[in-house]
Amino acid sequence: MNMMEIYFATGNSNKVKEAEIILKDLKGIKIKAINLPYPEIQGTLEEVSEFGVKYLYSKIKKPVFVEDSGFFIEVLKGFPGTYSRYVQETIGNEGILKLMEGFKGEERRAYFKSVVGYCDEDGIKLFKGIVRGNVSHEIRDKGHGFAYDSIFIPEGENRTFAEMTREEKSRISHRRKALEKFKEYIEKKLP
Ligand SMILES: O=P(O)(O)OP(=O)(O)OP(=O)(O)OC[C@H]1O[C@@H](n2cnc3c(O)ncnc32)[C@H](O)[C@@H]1O
Ligand SMILES: [Mg+2]
Repeated sequence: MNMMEIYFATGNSNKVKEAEIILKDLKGIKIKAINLPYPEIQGTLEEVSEFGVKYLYSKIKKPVFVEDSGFFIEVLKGFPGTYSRYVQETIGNEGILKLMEGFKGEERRAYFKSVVGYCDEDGIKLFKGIVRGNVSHEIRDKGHGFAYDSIFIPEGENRTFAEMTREEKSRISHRRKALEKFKEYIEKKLP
């Protein structure tokens, strides 16, 4: 059976590695990661994904998806949110923990959110995933994960995402939840 090819446009190799784990048993479809840049507008994750995938589809005219994601801390009114990449590159996890000094228990609730934007000849579809948890009191990692993983403890766990293997994280992550919905949709479209 000839494989349907779908592009995953991202510059983040960690997202690619996790998407490969999450989509590994996708039948009849080959996911090809490409680092095709697209304008990331200021807006919600949904707006960034929708605008980005529409732009890319207009350029390559082939089925393509992007994923916009972020780390949202409730007591900081959702900061860093859509600025997660910039905040990680500037004040980083040390800076976030400084902002969180004095907060304890439920005040440290946070979540990751992922919005996958897919576009083909039938138009655009968005698939969302959220994983809830808490900001840890210290940076904890075992060399796994990336960015905020070393300060995020998912609900029901006492390890941070960065203390779990990529496989363990990808069983429960925001990326898993969004890409599972994408997988369900795209497998139904197959002839
Ligand atoms: O836009 P692309 O090229 O896909 O890659 P990016 O890294 O810029 O990705 P985003 O624009 O979606 O920004 C998401 C940021 O949120 C953070 N983030 C997203 N998912 C994460 C995860 O699973 N674990 C830790 N941090 C994550 C990380 O700092 C990302 O840079
Ligand atoms: Mg980005």
